[in-house]
Formats: sequence, structure tokens, C-alpha cells
Amino acid sequence: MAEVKTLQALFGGTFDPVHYGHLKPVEALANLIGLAKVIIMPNNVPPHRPQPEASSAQRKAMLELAIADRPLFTLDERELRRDAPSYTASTLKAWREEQGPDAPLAFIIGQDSLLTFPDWHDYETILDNTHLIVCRRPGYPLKMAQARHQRWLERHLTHTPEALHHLPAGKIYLAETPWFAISASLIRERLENGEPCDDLLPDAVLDYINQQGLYR
Ligand SMILES: Nc1ncnc2c1ncn2[C@@H]1O[C@H](COP(=O)(O)OP(=O)(O)OP(=O)(O)O)[C@@H](O)[C@H]1O
Ligand SMILES: O=C(O)c1ccc[n+]([C@@H]2O[C@H](COP(=O)([O-])O)[C@@H](O)[C@H]2O)c1
Repeated sequence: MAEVKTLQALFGGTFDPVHYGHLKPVEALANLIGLAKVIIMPNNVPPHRPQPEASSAQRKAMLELAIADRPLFTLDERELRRDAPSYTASTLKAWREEQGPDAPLAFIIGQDSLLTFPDWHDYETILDNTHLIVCRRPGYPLKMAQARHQRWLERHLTHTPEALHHLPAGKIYLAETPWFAISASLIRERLENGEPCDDLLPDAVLDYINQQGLYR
């Protein structure tokens, strides 16, 4: 009998700090397309933005608190262990080598990340190794700025989640996840101004931020 392969999904980010705009769309996604597990992968040195305010150890601690009562999620520390910039293309190439050629693999991003995706290091190789699953995010168009990037998107689009489960890589799926108007920048700004953030991130993460005196 043929071996049944399970779709595995990595969700990369800076998570400075982790918030409900990360957790809730991905939980909805898991229900929509049938994911038993999502692997959260914080970066150490983001290739594309200033170094985060919280240290890698603090961002990891906040993620551990956020997922402690969310069994869907596990944590992957491979990028945290590297001092070089965390290029997604090389991380996903290494993940593919570990998992073998047939395993269905996906990388989860938000809509804003899709728009900047063609600027990522070696972006065209990413679909050789994984699918791309895009969660909705308010305030960002679903159309690429350049026509050639829109054509690239359309060439790879699938409207059926089954394709993600049956093929090892190469498809882009725009998931109809709920919208959350939350960003880490908004949270950092609100904390700096002494404004409440209770409905934006898990209590345990907020308690940790206060205890560490972060984002003041
Ligand atoms: N509210 C949201 N809805 C959907 N996706 C999101 C949301 N917030 C973040 N993401 C996605 O999660 C991933 C990690 O995001 P990141 O850690 O940069 O959070 P952020 O809130 O965008 O941070 P910052 O405001 O510091 O830029 C990215 O792919 C991003 O698109
Ligand atoms: O590899 C790149 O060039 C690259 C450029 C921008 C973003 N990424 C990755 O995309 C993920 C989301 O990025 P961010 O900034 O929204 O946290 C995270 O895993 C980043 O390391 C990767």
C-alpha cells in the first residue's frame, strides 16, 4: 500500500512580539485545509529589516508562552541558532533535504509578505522546495505591484487545498482566513505610549513583556 504523506507547514516570522494576528489566522487555516501541526520558526537576523527590539531569547520565550496552550503549534529553532541572516530560501532548501523529495511541505506567510516576496533572496527557488500558503491581512492588496510578478503568482496559484496535500511543492494558495488588524508595530507603539493591548496578544505574553520591561 502507498505511504500517505502528511502536509507539513512552517510559519516564519520575526515575532517582535507574537500576537493574535499571527496565531488566529493560522489556527483558522489549519481547520480550513486540514493541518495537524504548524511549526513556528522565528528568525534570528531578519534579512530585510532592522534587528528586532526584543532579543532572540525573549522572542523565543514569548512564543513558548503563546503556544503553551495551543497544541497546534511547535517551535523550530534552526534560524535562531544561526548568526547569519535568515534567508528563507536556504532554510527551506535545507528543510527539503531533510524531508526527502516527496514530502508535501508548505511555508505560511501573510498577505503583506506575498507583496514583498519577489524581493526576497532567491525567491524563485522557494517554490521548488515548498508550497506557499497566504493568510489574509487587512490593508494590503491581493495583486502584485508588477505585472510580471502577478503573472508569476497566477502561474503557481491553486484554488484547491488538495493540491497542497498531494504535491510536494510548487503551488501558491490564497487561504480565506479571517482578517485581524493587528501588527507587532502597533503593539510596540501602544506599549510605548502606555496604551492597553489586552485584546491583541495572549495574557501570558503581555505579562512577560511587562515583567521584562520590553517596548518602553
Ligand atoms: N494580522 C496579521 N494577519 C495575517 N498575517 C499576519 C498578521 N501579522 C503578521 N502576519 C504574518 O506573520 C508573519 C510574521 O510577521 P511579523 O513577525 O513580521 O509580524 P508583524 O506584525 O508584521 O510585525 P511588524 O509590525 O514588526 O512588521 C508574516 O508573514 C506576516 O505577513
Ligand atoms: O529570505 C528573505 O530574503 C526574506 C525576506 C523577508 C522576509 N523573510 C522571511 O519571511 C518571514 C516573515 O517576515 P517578517 O518580516 O514579516 O517577520 C520570516 O520568516 C522572514 O525571515 C525572508
